[in-house]
Amino acid sequence: MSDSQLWDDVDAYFTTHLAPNDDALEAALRESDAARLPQINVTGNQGKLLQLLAQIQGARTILEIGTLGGYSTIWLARALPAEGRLVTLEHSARHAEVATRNIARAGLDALVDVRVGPALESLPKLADENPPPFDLVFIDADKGNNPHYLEWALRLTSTGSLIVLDNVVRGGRVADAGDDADDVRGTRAAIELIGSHPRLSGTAVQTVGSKGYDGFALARVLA
Ligand SMILES: C[S@@+](CC[C@H](N)C(=O)[O-])C[C@H]1O[C@@H](n2cnc3c(N)ncnc32)[C@H](O)[C@@H]1O
Repeated sequence: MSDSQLWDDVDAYFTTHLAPNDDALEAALRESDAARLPQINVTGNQGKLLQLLAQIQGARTILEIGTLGGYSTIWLARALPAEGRLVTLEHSARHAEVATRNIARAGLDALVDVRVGPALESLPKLADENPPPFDLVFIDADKGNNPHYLEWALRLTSTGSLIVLDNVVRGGRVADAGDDADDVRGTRAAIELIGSHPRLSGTAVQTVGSKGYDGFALARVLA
């Protein structure tokens, strides 16, 4: 059996027992496929991890950068209390439309605010609204802008907030200082910013699974 077949089987086992899709999550994936969105959403067990992190965090407010069809949004928004709020930023109007329908079908439209446009334009507008600090920020968009998203996350959070940065392995290229592809440079800059910033304490973990070899970084905002 190949490594990737084994990773698929183990992910299927974990997901079946620990993080099965319900009707709304299943429909979100089905409708995203029907609209030909790329299949680059988090997996079910990763979605459940995000939800657990938000619950452990006691999150009342969540910021997501990179909505796609709203699959991770649904997992995260389900961690919120009734008066909670999730703002999710998406560049593509088509992705945002699909996500908005998926989120409404999941009964979460009162909690979730989908904003369309390049995140680096949406973030200053959001900051101008002086929102209460976000308890959790999930960064999962264009990887070249990761350091900018991290800086914005720092501005929009406070002590104890959690920042999650997805897809930090880049097929192993993250460790290659000579690789100057945009996604690798952006991810390296974000990792190094987490490591050097006086207001951040973080780590990164490599993973395998049904989406292959990958990983994520977590950073806690300090005083
Ligand atoms: C990996 S997908 C997000 C997956 C989603 N978080 C999930 O797991 O269900 C990345 C998304 O970021 C969006 N994106 C790319 N560049 C962006 C930008 N500059 N601003 C906002 N969104 C962007 C893409 O259109 C895509 O929908």
